[in-house]
Amino acid sequence: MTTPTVLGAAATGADAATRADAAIRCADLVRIFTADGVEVQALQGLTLSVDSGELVAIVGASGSGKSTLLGILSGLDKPTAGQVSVAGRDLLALSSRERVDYRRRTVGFVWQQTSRNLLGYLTARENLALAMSLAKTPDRERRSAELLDLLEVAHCADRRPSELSGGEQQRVAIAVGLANEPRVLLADEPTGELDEATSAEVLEAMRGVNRELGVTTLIVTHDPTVSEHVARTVRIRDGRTSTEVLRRTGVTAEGDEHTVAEEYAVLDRVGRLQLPQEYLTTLGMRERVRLALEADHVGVWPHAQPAGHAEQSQPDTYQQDPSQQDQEAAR
Ligand SMILES: Nc1ncnc2c1ncn2[C@@H]1O[C@H](COP(=O)(O)OP(=O)(O)OP(=O)(O)O)[C@@H](O)[C@H]1O
Repeated sequence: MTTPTVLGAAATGADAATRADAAIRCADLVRIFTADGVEVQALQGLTLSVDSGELVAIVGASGSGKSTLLGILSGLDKPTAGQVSVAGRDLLALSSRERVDYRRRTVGFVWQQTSRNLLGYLTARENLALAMSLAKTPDRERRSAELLDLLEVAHCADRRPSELSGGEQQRVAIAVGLANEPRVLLADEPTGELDEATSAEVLEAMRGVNRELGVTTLIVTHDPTVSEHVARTVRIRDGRTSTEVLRRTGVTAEGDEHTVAEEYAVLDRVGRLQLPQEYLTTLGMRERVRLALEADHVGVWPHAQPAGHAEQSQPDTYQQDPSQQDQEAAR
């Protein structure tokens, strides 16, 4: 996807962070790990809101904090600070028992490795039955058959994982993730070990269950083709949501349908946003910038340094910000 020259303001800011009906709501999430006496800030005030029934991809460079976020949303890990709720449950207020219940019924998971999703000595049907019996979900046989059918792996019901292709394994894993009717399905690199064609099939299967069952779905991925399968892609940079791409179907004057993708910068509750790295580099912006409030937008200019500050020098084309030029012209 080409980066648009205009970056919009995303709807994941103040309003979204406090939206009560959101299926996933993270506000100012911080997670600090300490390893060998060194602190790593994996999440640095992350804000994210996902509506009920949405299908969202989370992308970002290695180490940006994606898996840390998923670990918290799945109830495996706890944030150092901030607020997080999933399907109306405050994850910081759960007792140990409630946490077990949350992990069995409220959220479903699909991980990259088959061994983490499915027990190797059980068939697909038995894996589903085990997940449902742990949560005491009723009507197991019917539900198991329906899910395997929905994921188009009914023919695999009596096979063990080693007798399934990579794509079939992941589709059975999705069925297991949905076994206890979770409100939210979380997937961490579900296509990480698949070829491109099979990845597309698995992502389409996830889109299918999102549409059919209305389950809110979050997919963490490095897969560059994910944008073809989801309407919203959120990028994490340095432990914070930085940009979002929203896609919708537009219609040309001739009546032809086409996909319109718009990229937005994420504005958090207190007005912080991350300028894209390429904007900073192109305009030589660092440390501080000038802001100007206009009638319908905010202008951002590099800070002009007094002569002699060579290390802070601006690009050759930059003289001074337009607001200063206007003021001087008026004098
Ligand atoms: N248990 C841990 N102990 C110490 N540091 C950790 C731990 N888990 C994650 N980190 C650090 O936190 C940062 C974010 O890691 P995280 O795994 O969330 O990134 P990621 O975006 O999922 O990366 P990748 O795409 O490579 O999986 C990294 O710097 C990582 O080294």
